[in-house]
Amino acid sequence: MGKNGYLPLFETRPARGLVFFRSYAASIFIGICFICFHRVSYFPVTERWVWVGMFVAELWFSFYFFITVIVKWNPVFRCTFKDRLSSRFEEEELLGVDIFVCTADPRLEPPTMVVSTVLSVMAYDYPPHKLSVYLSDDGCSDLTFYALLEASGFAQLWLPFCRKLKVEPTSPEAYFQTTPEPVDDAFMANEWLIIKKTYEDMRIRIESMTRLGKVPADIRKEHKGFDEWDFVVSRHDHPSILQILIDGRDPNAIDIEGKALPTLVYLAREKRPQIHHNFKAGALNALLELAGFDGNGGPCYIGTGCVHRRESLCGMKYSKELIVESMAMKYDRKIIEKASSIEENCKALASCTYEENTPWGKEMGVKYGCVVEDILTGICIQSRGWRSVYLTPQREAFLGMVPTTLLDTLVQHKRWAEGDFQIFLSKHCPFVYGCQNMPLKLQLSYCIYLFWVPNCFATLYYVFVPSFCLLKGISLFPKISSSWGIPYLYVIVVHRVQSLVEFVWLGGTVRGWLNEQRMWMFKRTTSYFFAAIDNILKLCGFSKSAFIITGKVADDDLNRRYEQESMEFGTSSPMFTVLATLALFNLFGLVVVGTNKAINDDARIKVFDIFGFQILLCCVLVFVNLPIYQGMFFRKDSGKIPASVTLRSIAFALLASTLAMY
Ligand SMILES: O=c1ccn([C@@H]2O[C@H](COP(=O)(O)OP(=O)(O)O[C@H]3O[C@H](CO)[C@@H](O)[C@H](O)[C@H]3O)[C@@H](O)[C@H]2O)c(=O)[nH]1
Repeated sequence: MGKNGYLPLFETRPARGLVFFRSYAASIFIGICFICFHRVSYFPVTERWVWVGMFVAELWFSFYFFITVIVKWNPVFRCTFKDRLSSRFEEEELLGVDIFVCTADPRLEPPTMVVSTVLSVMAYDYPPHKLSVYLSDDGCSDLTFYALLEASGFAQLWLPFCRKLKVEPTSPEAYFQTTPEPVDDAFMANEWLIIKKTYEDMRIRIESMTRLGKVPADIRKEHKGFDEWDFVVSRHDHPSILQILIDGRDPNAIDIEGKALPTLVYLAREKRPQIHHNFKAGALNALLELAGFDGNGGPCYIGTGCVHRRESLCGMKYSKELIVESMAMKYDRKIIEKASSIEENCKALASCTYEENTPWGKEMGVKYGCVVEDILTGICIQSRGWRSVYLTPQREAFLGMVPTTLLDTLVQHKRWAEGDFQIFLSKHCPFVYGCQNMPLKLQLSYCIYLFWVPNCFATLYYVFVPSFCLLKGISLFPKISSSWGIPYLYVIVVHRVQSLVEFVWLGGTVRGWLNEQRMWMFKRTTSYFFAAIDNILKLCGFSKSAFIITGKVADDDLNRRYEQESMEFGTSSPMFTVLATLALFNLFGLVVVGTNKAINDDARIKVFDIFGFQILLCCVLVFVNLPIYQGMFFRKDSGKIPASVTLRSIAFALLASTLAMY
């Protein structure tokens, strides 16, 4: 029970078992001190630069490790009591909620998937007249509009069905894929079958229309909204299209049980080839302009699944008075203006020129000029005094799609790393911009992401130089027989064991952890490296940011391989060439050392003593790269590494090995 007799909506609980984590961190710190001492006191007489390089890479890893330790030092957990909301507030006192769903390409984000998302949020357990769902379509596709129109009709059946059966998940696509027919209750089973059939019919209609690539004339006649596409030249050149498909204020906007439906709006903001559309940030701001309606100072804002107060997004500074004022605002459901005139009047707000010479995208709304608009906007909001907390209800609040191919993941991380480092180099760097209002630990939390790019240099050095030096005969680590090897072994092994324990404790599997380790390395040697190159090119004015949309479609074969945890290569990409070259180079290193006939048995023991750690590192890297060798030489399916990438990588790896040996 809270101070004034009211029940709090959430409770903050400190994490337990911190003594283990802190002891682990302290012991790694001691290990790092020993390594530094060894690097300085055993400075070699020859080949000094490679030694310096190793030391700099290790200093970087240590620095990054300390940041993560500080961020994890004092975590808290939020326990939320969602059910208390209705006992504390009358329905009319609840705030209006606007939900923005974005789509940008019907080929990469299929309309059936988009409308399933829309239906899932329309079915939220929240007073429907307080809920408005906006779909922003940056693809300006009449196919997506058609799908939304279909969904607006299906919502009349789906929403009452969700209430009656307490459906979870509320996305019809996900629900019918995962939930079996209810067998105990004949009446319910019948209803279940009817809704499923209606959904399947709708899905088939949308999918066949998507395959056809256009909406036939007879269907276009059914809704005036399709006329808007008469003025669309291309997806990059068209006026704003705004259609209110369900007007939540209209007493006739009801489902089959007579309950009000939430508002549903379609928007394709104006696009012109000569005016930058600012990717998702532009789409979100157009929606914002249009709708009327934790432990370290809070978690970082990372885009998807975030709920904001409107005031925080609109550039206002946090103050208690502002919150009291906004809570007192009453939502007026009276129809003052007809939906059709709102459509006409609001189109201007979604035009290309509306934001010219306004603070939108700068001081107001989602920030422009960065491909990770989410992180940049989050830093700005939190530096204006707003705080964030995790809402961790038992049932997941949001479920999304993850990329199913390796290339999609690497390209997605390249975009994130590039944007994050751009923020670090800009005036919005949390240490500068957020220093007055953001707790230091929150600034550091953001830095875990902002430092992804510099991580690539240290990692690339560590995966290439020790093997290169192994072939060249340069020792970079203490002898196996020397006690100086202990801190190296301790730091690496204990650090990884801690990560494994944490992963399993959070519900993961050992195999999942192993895959994470692989992805950790692949991202660092490719995504972050390519992001570094792009950042440099951008700083020199040679390139501009591009937002490559993550594909959300996968065929059955690909899905099957994904389920079997088989890595999907399939296409040719310079990123795969880097991965395969590094994998082959380490393999060659190991093979050359292992098969060197010139070394007799006595010498073999000596070689192992001197180069033991380098050989071990090489073995670990070869193990991590197993899916790459498999993709190059053993797989026959369409997800294998293309022959052109294999041949190129063999040539590069042979060249590097030859350079090392001669
Ligand atoms: O010009 C554009 C480009 C993208 N999008 C939408 O933006 C969303 C995010 O794009 P996606 O390709 O799915 O990127 P992800 O990497 O999966 O998204 C993460 O990273 C983005 C920043 O890079 C954040 O905006 C997201 O919230 C975050 O989930 C999608 O709904 C797109 O339809 C637009 O509306 N307009």
